[in-house]
Amino acid sequence: MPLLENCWSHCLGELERRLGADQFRIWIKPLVAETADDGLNLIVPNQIFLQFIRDRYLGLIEEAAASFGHEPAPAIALKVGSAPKKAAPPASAHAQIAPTQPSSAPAAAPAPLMPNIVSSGANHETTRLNPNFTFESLVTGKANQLARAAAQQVAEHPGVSYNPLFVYGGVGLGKTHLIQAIGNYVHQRNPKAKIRYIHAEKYVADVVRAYQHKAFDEFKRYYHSLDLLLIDDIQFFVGKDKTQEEFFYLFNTLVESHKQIVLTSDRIPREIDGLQERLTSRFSWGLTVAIEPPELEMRVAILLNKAERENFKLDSTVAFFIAKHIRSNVRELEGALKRVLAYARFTNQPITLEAAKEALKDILASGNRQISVENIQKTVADFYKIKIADMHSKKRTRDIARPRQVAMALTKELTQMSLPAIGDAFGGRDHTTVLYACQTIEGFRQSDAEIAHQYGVLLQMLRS
Ligand SMILES: Nc1ncnc2c1ncn2[C@@H]1O[C@H](COP(=O)(O)OP(=O)(O)OP(=O)(O)O)[C@@H](O)[C@H]1O
Repeated sequence: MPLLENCWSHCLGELERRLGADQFRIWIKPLVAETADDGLNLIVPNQIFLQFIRDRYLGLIEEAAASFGHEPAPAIALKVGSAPKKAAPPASAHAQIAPTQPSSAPAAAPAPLMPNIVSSGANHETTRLNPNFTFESLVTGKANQLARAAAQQVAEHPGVSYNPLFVYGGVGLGKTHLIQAIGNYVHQRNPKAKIRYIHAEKYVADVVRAYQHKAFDEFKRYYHSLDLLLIDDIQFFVGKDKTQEEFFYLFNTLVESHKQIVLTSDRIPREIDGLQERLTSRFSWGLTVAIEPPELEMRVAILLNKAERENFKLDSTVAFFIAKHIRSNVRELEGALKRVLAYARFTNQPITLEAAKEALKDILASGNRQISVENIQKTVADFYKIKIADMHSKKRTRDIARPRQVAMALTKELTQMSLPAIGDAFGGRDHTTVLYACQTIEGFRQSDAEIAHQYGVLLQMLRS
């Protein structure tokens, strides 16, 4: 099939478009394609990589190859091997020669940005954006792609597209990173823009101080003159009526004059009990987007990316190992990687799987505790405010049946229990009922943002 020489280049284009830059770079670029009699052989660096590509990406690769338009559709075979040296084969022998290890590409250095100092008047401390929190250093995957796309849009057209942009998600999932990336981007494009990043508690403190010093004019002059206001963890406004009132005026002024506001919280606005209705309704004027806990391939991509940035070559087997065991959030993932790197430096050892196991043994010991079905039932019942007994009952109203299905799906995902055993634990149900529940919830996770988010939150709660 001589025409297949161009097939891999075609596939690469398709896959990059469908997977996004980060997943493409980590998983697809390292593949080396060779033309075979009936299609392509894709050479992967090791067995784990092979298994992963087969499980997660082979279907997509086959689709991309089929869309090349060759009849019959090219067959795709995966093989472990080392890539031929670049100079050796003539270019036509390989549709694409890519680096063999994902970590071998030099790290794209984060764009060094000047810390953005906002001139703020005597009573308002200056705020620094973390120059490392950029779009370039933010790994994108299913868990955050919508939030990232919205943030990028806002950064390119502040005050125009979505105002406010409201980002919500659990602890350590990258909310601060994302909104500071907006700040850094706007600053880079327009160094004169008045940008303030602030934690909600600091804003509360500013209001209190203005109140105490009868300095509201100055407070207003400063905040109302901003071009971009980024406030983290807005749930801290709860119970602070004066703050909420001031923020209401500020919000109206900024939005009316097309100045951008970006807010974060650990939940969606209407779930923040104690936030005034006029604020929650205004927050929905713009766009509300979630950041979910990262899935396995995104966790691996984050690890490889962070290691690259520290100029460490992290073997993909080790990255997999860490990502499989540290599942709660990105901050913990970073912490685990730091431990492994420090251990390697300290003992002067290369980062092998053994070294990683040794470096993380404390964390792994605490994380390996079994998650019980009782624990899952209790957590889910609390979350949906139903009785634990409803997990076993025969009630079939949706407000009971749906949480019960969620709990069954979580039990399937988080324990080693068989379907019949899960059925028994949920009031003696048949294993087909459990299977149906798992499939239903999986379907909702693809199609219903709210259930997908709730499931993600529950996973995080149960694993932490
Ligand atoms: N997608 C990602 N790619 C790369 N790094 C990430 C990503 N998500 C999070 N991080 C890193 O994880 C760490 C925690 O992220 P961050 O502080 O933004 O989380 P957060 O959601 O604001 O947490 P909290 O709710 O505790 O304030 C940061 O160092 C951040 O750079």
